[in-house]
This record gives sequence, C-alpha cells and structure tokens, in this order.
Amino acid sequence: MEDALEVHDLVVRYGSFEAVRGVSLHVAFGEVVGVLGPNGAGKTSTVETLEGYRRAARGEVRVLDVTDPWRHQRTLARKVGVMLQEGGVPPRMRALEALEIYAQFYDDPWPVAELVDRLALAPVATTPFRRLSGGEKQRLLLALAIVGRPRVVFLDEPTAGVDPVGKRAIRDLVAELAGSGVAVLLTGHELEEIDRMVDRVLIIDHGMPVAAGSPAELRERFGEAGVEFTVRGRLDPSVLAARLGVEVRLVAEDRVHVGASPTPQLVASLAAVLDELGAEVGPLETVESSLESIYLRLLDRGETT
Ligand SMILES: Nc1ncnc2c1ncn2[C@@H]1O[C@H](COP(=O)(O)OP(=O)(O)OP(=O)(O)O)[C@@H](O)[C@H]1O
Repeated sequence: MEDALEVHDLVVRYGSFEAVRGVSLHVAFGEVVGVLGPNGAGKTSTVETLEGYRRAARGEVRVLDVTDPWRHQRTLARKVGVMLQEGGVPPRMRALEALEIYAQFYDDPWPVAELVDRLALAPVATTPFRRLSGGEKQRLLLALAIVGRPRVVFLDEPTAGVDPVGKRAIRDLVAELAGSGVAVLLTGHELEEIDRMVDRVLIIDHGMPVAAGSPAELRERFGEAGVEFTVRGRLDPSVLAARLGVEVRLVAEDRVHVGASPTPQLVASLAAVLDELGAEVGPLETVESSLESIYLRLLDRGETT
C-alpha cells in the first residue's frame, strides 16, 4: 500500500522544550493508525505538524504531495480532513448550516443529508453549535472533517463523550472511509474504542516512541494470554503455580488467572490439577490482554527503567 503521509525523525520544540523528540510514522491509503500516549506525550504536536499548524524543528514531513505542510498549510487544508477542536465552529452557527457551508468549499462533497443521517444529526439540525451536547458536537465535528471527501483524515479523540450507538456509527464510518482508500490518523485515550478502529498504533511518551504495531502484534509481543476461572471456596494460587510451572494469581477474590497460552496441554494439565485438588471451579475461559492493559504495562515499564 502506498503511504498517504509520513513523518521521519520529527522534532517539535516550544522554545527550548522538546515536545516531540524523534517520532517516525506513516499511514497508507486505506489504513487507520492511532497515536496513543499520556497527556502531554506529544500526540497533538505531532498531528498538528502534519496538518501544517506547527513547524517541525527537525525531521521530514509529507502529507499527500505536500512535503512542507507548515509552508503550504492552505494548500494542504483543502486536501485533508481535520476534526477541529470545539473552537473551530462559530458558537451560534446551527449544525446543519455549518455542514452546508463546509460542503460548499468542495467540488464533490459528501451529500449533507447522508452525513446527517449516518451520524444521527437530524434531531439537532437547527441547534446552535454551542448548545449541542458533547457527543453531538463530536459527531458534527466528524461530519465536518469528512464532508469534503478528503483522502487523508485527522481525527482527534473521535469517540470521546459519544454514547454507545454514536460510537458504533463513528466506528462504522471510519471503517468505511478506510475501505474506500482514505488514510485515517487518529489520537485519543479511549483505548477500547481505538483497539476496534485501528490497523496499527504508535505509542509515544515524553515525545518519544515507546512501541508500534497492530494491536494483534502488540498482544503477541507484550500481551499476557491466559486462562481464567472463578473458584468456589479457597484455592492457593501458589500451589497451582508450582504444579503447572507458570504464573498464577488472583485477579479477584474468587477469580484465578493462569498466565500462559491456553494450549490443549495447558488446559489438560490445569483441569487435571484442579480435579486432583478437588477445587470447585466455573468454566475455564481464555482471556487476552486488552490494548489498555498493554499500554499501561508499557508506559509503567518506560517510567521505571
Ligand atoms: N504552544 C505551546 N507552548 C509550550 N508548550 C507547549 C505548547 N503546546 C504544547 N506544549 C507542551 O508540549 C507537550 C506536548 O503537548 P501535546 O499537546 O502535543 O500533548 P498530547 O499528547 O496531545 O496531550 P493530550 O493527551 O493532553 O492532548 C506538553 O508538555 C505541552 O504542555
């Protein structure tokens, strides 16, 4: 797949403070990539440099055919979709009005009625922007970002504050955009949602890369696949650990986590030992690490080493 955008060894400075210290990333057409990291990690600084709002102190930045977004911000703005921060829409402008005005800027906009329908904006079509709820604002800002059918879309916390039905609508729309070849770069803290939307993530901290890959790759490298079950009565995890030769711990008072891949051998040995110990347990369930647990472990490790 051809890359729609790329950043190589990016450094962003505010005065003498280096907010981004050597970040590289690329997004292909048809790909959804998430930039993750704690508050102040440098996500917005990275994305805003790609959007042309910040100047790179060092490094190469390309978005579509624009190799210096800072210098060519106006040209770039017509080619990419940016999910604006709240301040990007005049407070009194009505939702539908905003969409119609934005649509006029483009040669082949997405039909406004279709976007209104897809993002369930009809009930608030005549509501002024400042009166919209948090989730409604998010949905409108997403509609505004994509109404011009850009080939590259930047989404800042697209599902933050959105209800579950709205989240699904946004996920579906993002998947559809990617399916039609759009490159999507998103940031956010809602890791469960992001896990479901992205092909790859880049985790950064203190302006530096911590890990990168698809959620599946990160699970493979840093995750803890395991088997869990509930137990009635007492079961000493250390006894089980000694017998199985793997890590076993309580994740709740009555729930045991066996930290090993659920291979047939492991499951058979576990069942045999439990039987021998006369333990009364519920069904064995396989569990895999969430992106959130991997993220927490990676960042924790980053700070302690
Ligand atoms: N204009 C600025 N002047 C000085 N420092 C800034 C400026 N903009 C950002 N910073 C600092 O740069 C660092 C990175 O900020 P950035 O907004 O890129 O982080 P972020 O990862 O997007 O955080 P969040 O998750 O909170 O949005 C922070 O320490 C921030 O305080």
